[in-house]
Amino acid sequence: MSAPRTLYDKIFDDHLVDRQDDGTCLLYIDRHLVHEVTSPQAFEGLRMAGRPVHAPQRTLAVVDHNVPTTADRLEGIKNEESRIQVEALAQNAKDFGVEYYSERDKRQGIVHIVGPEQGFTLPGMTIVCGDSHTSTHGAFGALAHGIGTSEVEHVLATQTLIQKKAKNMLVRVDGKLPEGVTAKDIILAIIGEIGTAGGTGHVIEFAGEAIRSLSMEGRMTVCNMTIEGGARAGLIAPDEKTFEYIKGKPKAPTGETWDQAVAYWKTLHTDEGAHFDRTVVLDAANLPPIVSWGSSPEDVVSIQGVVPNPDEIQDETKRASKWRALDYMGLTPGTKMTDIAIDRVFIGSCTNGRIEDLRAAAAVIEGKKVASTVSAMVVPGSGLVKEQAEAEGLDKIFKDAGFEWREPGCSMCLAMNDDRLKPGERCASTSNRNFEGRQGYKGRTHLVSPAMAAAAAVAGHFVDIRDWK
Ligand SMILES: CC(C)[C@H](C(=O)O)[C@@H](O)C(=O)O
Ligand code: SF4
Repeated sequence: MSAPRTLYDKIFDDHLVDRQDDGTCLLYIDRHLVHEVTSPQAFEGLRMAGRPVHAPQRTLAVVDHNVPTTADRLEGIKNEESRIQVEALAQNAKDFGVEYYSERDKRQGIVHIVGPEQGFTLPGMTIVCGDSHTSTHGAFGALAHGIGTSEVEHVLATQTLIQKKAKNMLVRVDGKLPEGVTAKDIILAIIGEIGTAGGTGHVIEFAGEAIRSLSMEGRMTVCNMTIEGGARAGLIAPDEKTFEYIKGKPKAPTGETWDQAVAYWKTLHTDEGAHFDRTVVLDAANLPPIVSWGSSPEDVVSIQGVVPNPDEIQDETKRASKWRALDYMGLTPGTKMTDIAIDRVFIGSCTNGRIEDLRAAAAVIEGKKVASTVSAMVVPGSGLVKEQAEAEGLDKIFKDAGFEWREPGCSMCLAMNDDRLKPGERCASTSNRNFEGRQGYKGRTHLVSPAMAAAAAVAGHFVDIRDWK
């Protein structure tokens, strides 16, 4: 009998092309997702070397970060920098024979929403993208790494990636999630617990009853933010829910190949007794809805809590950095989270821009109005999410409440297009990063779940979604 292996060990072993004595490994890459921000120099490198893309059929390109989200975007992109990047991707995809979804294609959307939606993301695969939130695809039991531009070029040219094996970490979330507490709250709580460096050097496998009970959308939310906990990738073992989600997707296997694939996918789980270098256990029953208060995703507190006092932190450097965060955020220790008024609401991003997120937000605001002091927008994660939401009448619920209903893209998650906060504006956002300036110069971001963001839009301040009527 061979030694018991983790899910990560299995996928890694299955893709190993070569291992050097110093532990440097060459991994075969099954799927490569490409967007406009991190690919221009990579394609340019191939062009200069006179190389083709090694496996164009394993590569899929889509524009997301720079595309405007207003309906007039089909008349041309006005911002020159954005237009150049978008045009470059279109040209590169054409020149190198890579399938490409432009802003005119309804399959277009945020790369991490598009991959699963198309059945391009499948269990057991190695998946890369020049984007840190590639960890999202781990929700399918795929080993998904964010890579840098030089690695993008390497993968385009060779379909392999140089990697050293990471350590194994298990995050188990036991028990049942209380009403009103979501996947977003789980992952914010985990990052609050382990810190933004907590997963460094590890691949995290998420397990336990609360994780298993999540939908595929919820699992993607959890894996999406693994990277904010410092880990190299996040993984959830595939199960019937995973297979159900994939079945019938445009690029999913069919017929006999489907049966063979499912038989293989069923082997993708950690063996009994496999070794984890680190284990963290959380009890779902204790989790509240969570709001971030600072400028790092680890700066989180219960909605029932108050802005913490950095003076209680022992470490001097950390204390100073948390004071700086409070200063940036314009907050005072001791302020109740529910007393914090907001100016903007952003519902979208690869963390929470899927259909289930929009349903959750719409359910909260149905028949209600956005507060007069708040401006709120919904940016569906893809054209297909948008189409589905419209078929269900969610767009009408949002518009009737006073939300703007936009075209798909990254939008105000990182403000590379015109969707951005003004200096000093405070935003309840369903995205994944609250770094300084992330949503616009001097903008103040609070990370929350879609339901919490929607409730805050109506109330004009944060509210405990468990008390919502
Ligand atoms: C632009 C891109 C490289 C970046 C990333 O790697 O994550 C972006 O998607 C982000 O979320 O900050
Ligand atoms: S939605 Fe945000 S986090 Fe996701 S890929 Fe786009 S910019 Fe990055």
